[in-house]
Amino acid sequence: MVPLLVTLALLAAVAFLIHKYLTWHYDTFKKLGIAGPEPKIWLGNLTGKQHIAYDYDDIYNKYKQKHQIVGMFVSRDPQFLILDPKLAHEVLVTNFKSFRDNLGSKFLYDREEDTVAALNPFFNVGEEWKTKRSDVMSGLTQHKLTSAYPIWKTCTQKLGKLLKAETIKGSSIIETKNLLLRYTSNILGEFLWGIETKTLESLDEPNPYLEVAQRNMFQVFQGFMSYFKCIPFPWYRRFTNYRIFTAESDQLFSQFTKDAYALRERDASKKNQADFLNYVRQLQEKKNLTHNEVVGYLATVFVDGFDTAATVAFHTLFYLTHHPEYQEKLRKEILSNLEADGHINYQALSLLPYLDQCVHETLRMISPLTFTSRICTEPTELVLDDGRRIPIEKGQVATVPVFSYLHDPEYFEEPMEFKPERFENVDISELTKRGIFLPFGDGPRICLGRHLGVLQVKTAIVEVLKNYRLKVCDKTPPIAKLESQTLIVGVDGDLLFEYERL
Ligand code: HEM
Repeated sequence: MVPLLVTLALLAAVAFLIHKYLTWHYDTFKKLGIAGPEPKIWLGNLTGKQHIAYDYDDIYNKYKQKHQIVGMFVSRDPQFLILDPKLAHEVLVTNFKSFRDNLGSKFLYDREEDTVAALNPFFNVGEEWKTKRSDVMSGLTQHKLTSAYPIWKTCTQKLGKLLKAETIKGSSIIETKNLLLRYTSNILGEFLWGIETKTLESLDEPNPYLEVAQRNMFQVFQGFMSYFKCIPFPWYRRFTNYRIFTAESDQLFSQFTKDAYALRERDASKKNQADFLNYVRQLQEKKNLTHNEVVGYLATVFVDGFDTAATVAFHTLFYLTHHPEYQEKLRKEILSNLEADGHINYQALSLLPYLDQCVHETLRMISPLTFTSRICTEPTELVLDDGRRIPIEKGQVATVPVFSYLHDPEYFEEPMEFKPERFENVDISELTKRGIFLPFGDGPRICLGRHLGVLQVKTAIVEVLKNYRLKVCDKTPPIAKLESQTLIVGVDGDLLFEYERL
């Protein structure tokens, strides 16, 4: 009897300690007098049943009328959820010095092991972040992209040729996610490693380069999920699929880079080519970078620019397929700006107003990064409209629910409707300053690859629409609530449209 009682007492003590540990922070916001939903043990305020963007959105919609900020829990970790975009602007921009670090830096579990991912600015903090960001960003300025534009022209020609072959009978049903992922990986192969990836030679042939890229994206998602799943016991990550890049990807990126360097050495005609490869070669000389650093910078642009840009491009085409009137209007704009060589030059492309509106509207609809979280790096306060001062301590996290602002009818009328016209004559930088339009983030940590991303998106749309009318077919998914089992909320499954040659 006695041993049984001792065992039961021990079990009760362990259960009590675990409960105490899991709920340790649960009074954080009560002490501050900040409202927020009751957390559940283990999950906190996430449900685990829907995309995290919708979990944030449910809290946002429940509290935003009466509160500018609420307290919530991601598992046992407290977060300030910023409901007022004005305060979001403060966190991301005006008070950046107090919120310099990105929660994303914690998604990387082992820097010593995940050495290539560790060079991506997204996973870095402090001075390391500053240096890496500046190193990568300087190779992606609009000036640099203008010089590298011939690469885009060549790749869009290949895209055009592939579409022509696919629509030999005048029209064809094409899975557009596959098409666009092939396009962005083709450009990046050329721009980063000077290689012809052959991803645009066929739509059906398995392509080893594309497979590496897709496996890699899957792994990045696994690495991120491992962070969220193991918040209660971070040491447990070691037993999960925690890496951001696999060892195999690291090795492949390294090999691509070695091969690219060797090729550049041999090919005198490309020594001065305007591309990212020559940019990092020069940077390496100037700053004495290691081989791994060069690989890390190239992989940063590849991994961050492959899926994001393709996703925005195929969703834009998806919405335009469902809205033939907008599609016709955009085609008219495109056709009237084509030059003699069948392309639109870089400057003109950046300025096409309706194309801009369509891309902005897609960014609003799907918002590839649905939220952004900052770690407080020096104690500060957020001052509310009623004069209350909310103290934020070093290490605490503030989350900006980007997706919720973009779908709030108070800021964007009929938010579930795709309406490019809503951006007509609208100053985007003004919306960003108000904190309501943040598809690329804002402030010193704003997406450093946005010019490259937008260029990929726009060139793809122009190449498709100048020669093809996209039509809904019986396999085209309807416009419905966006759900997807990845980081990005979007349309799940295949995107099949009919491409009718003009
Ligand atoms: C249309 C495509 C893209 C979208 C919608 C997008 C969106 C974003 C967003 C929302 C952020 C987070 C900002 C924050 O933390 O608040 C971000 C960061 C970042 N993006 Fe992009 N991105 C795109 C394309 C690219 C491309 C092509 C690159 C290639 C280099 C890139 C590289 C990065 C990097 C390195 C960061 C981290 C910046 C830092 O923490 O300093 N992105 N992006």
